[in-house]
Amino acid sequence: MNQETEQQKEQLRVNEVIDIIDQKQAEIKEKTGHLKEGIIGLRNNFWEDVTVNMDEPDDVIETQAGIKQQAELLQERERSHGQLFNELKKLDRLRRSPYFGRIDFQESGEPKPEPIYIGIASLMDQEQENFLIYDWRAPVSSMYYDYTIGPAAYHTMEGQIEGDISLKRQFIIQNGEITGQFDTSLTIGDHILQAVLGGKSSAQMKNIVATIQREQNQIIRNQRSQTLIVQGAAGSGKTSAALQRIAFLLYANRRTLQAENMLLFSPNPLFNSYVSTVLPELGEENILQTTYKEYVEDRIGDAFTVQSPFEQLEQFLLKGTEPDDSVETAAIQFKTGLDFKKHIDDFLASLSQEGLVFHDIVFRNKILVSSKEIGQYFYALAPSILLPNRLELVSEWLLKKLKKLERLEQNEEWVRDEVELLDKEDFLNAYRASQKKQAKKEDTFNDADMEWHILSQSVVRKSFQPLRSKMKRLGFVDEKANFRKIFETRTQPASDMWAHVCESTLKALDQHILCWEDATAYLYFQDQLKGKKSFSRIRHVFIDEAQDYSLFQLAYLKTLFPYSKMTLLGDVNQSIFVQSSNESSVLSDTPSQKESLEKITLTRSYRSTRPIVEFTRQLIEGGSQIEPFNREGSKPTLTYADHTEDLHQKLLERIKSLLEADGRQTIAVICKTMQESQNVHAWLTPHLSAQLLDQETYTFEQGLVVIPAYLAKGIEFDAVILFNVSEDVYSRESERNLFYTACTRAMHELHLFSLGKETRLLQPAQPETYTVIEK
Ligand SMILES: Nc1ncnc2c1ncn2[C@@H]1O[C@H](COP(=O)(O)OP(=O)(O)OP(=O)(O)O)[C@@H](O)[C@H]1O
Repeated sequence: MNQETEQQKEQLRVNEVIDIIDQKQAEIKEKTGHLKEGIIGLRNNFWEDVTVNMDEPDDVIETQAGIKQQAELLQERERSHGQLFNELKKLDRLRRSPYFGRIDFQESGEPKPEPIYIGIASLMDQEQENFLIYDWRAPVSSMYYDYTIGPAAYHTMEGQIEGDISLKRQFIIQNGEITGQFDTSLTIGDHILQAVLGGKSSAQMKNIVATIQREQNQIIRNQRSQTLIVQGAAGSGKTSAALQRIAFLLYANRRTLQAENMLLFSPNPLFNSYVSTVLPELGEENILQTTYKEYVEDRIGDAFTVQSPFEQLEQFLLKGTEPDDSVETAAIQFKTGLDFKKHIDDFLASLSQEGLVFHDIVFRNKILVSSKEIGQYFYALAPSILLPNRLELVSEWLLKKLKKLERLEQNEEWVRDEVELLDKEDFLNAYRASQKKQAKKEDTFNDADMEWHILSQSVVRKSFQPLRSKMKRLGFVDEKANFRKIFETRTQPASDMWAHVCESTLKALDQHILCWEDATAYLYFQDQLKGKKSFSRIRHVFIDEAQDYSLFQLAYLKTLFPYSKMTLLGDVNQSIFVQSSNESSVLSDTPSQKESLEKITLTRSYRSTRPIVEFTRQLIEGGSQIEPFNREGSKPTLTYADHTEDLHQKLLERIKSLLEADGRQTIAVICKTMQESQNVHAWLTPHLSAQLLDQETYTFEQGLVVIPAYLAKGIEFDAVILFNVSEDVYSRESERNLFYTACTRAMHELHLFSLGKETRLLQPAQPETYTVIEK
């Protein structure tokens, strides 16, 4: 049969499926209409349908039961309405594009092949007997991504099913019309992927459900590993695979796993909004998202001013010296490594014996319980009891003590004064309470004494309240002083670097500043000391840009999510923070056999055109392993400028021509630092409208943006311009990853500008891989 008639046949099937979708939608609309009326009726008549009688205790119980029953009925209807509403939305999505793939699979032992159509959700026929569309996450659909024509297999709960694929077809269906249809012998043919990757970018990430590649499918469907580590080249689809994986896990474990049980750590708030439309497009709710910085700031509250990681990086980038050599860098690397964690563990162990610092418990300038007394009580407890448990016992002891002290306090002068200042209503309440007590013969005071007693008791109680809650929060432990002590013991480990660590950390702490590299140590220390509830509801944690987390941070996150599986995605070549420049990373380590840990490496890059990947991969060690996807485009350019005015002029010309060129929807001028970005933005503004993106930016629009390289992580643009890649700006080897990260943000075009001689980081690039634009 020729291609045309085959497509007509497929179009007929699409039409039939759409008819069924229409029927299903009509039925649901009718049902939701009735349900809605029912819900409105139930809400309006809620109180009429319940008999309210509060006369006798039995009546109260009956009334409560009636209200509960009515509320449950309403809730049940509302839930059903919500489900039907979601079903309608799903059908809407399917109606536009019912499916994107088909395989004809003949199971071993079956007489003939069966066509399996794959889309973003399942659809049954009217009799609810046969699948018209299989959800892309269904076990059978995995073959679409994993196999070409020939023998194939998939896993089910009952075991492996084997057979043969005789046809593999891809569709592009828009508004119910097949606009493209390709039979393919490749895993997922290049046609559609070419079309998708050649498209324009937007300020939101797209889902890749129709073109998931085999190696990405392994990440998406992995259910065995406790920890899954993905090391992938820039643009290899790590983030895309992570989001598809979330959708997959929600589907495969729909009875036990909800969106609220999953948490994504992303690099910055901008990234959060960039990926926020992918899951809803796939019919799933967004999972919880945060950044590590946000978590740290939330926890530290106003105890300290926490330096942000971006500020730390900015300061380093603005410095002229090579940070790798400095004591300061060595100190940061030490503090973010596992040796420092061990140092803290040892210190905690010593605190179990002696040295823990407590606050005095002070009330109205009077020491109620001295820190010394607390220390004596604490160290009299059995050392075998864990520190947090011992502190809980101290808290109980202190609360009891406070209770006694509260009673004594009632006779103080200040209480008498305060009672006199109370208003009428307080007296009335106290009188009523005293009557009740008298009635129950709880006390033998006369009315007036009783009233006075009740009032002074309540005044003291209220004044003691903050103390009581402080005791419950273990606020009698002097958190800061204890943390400070780590840096007061200068002998261990003995080195210049450690002396520097002690001096600089104590200086910052005294100014109530917590440097970024100290923040994790501080939280870890407090959690180990005082005990911290872990996030037991979270079952799966995703960490994107994992190369930017220190080993200490990752170890700390493990303690926070002990019941979670973890997926870490990153690229060692894009690690940009000082802490990670010298350290071995989880991404580069070989997994140990002990843990249920698996590592997947992605080397194919999809974001950029072939010429851009061929250029950028030379910039990093081991880059030759990165395979470009076969998509043509123009070579990157390097334009020289003689002086600032010349640079501005040439840049402006380039931006204008990009803006005029058809289809370039997002253009980024990437600078090295925030300071440079601000300058460029200020200079550009009179000429063109551009958005300056900083660490607080939550969204960006299509058009022209100016952004420092470290905030462009994870994001991509149609065209990227590197403002000034001169030797003066990128002069250090340690900036290679940052430079590489900036260049790899480009999808279709990459333009570098250099004021004078270009950076040494460009030396490995072969001249034929880019076009030089002189003068
Ligand atoms: N299988 C695929 N089908 C279609 N597009 C894909 C596929 N895989 C990746 N892409 C596209 O490639 C681009 C890069 O993907 P993504 O951002 O997920 O990569 P990444 O590995 O996280 O990159 P980086 O580390 O540089 O941030 C995106 O535009 C994404 O849509």
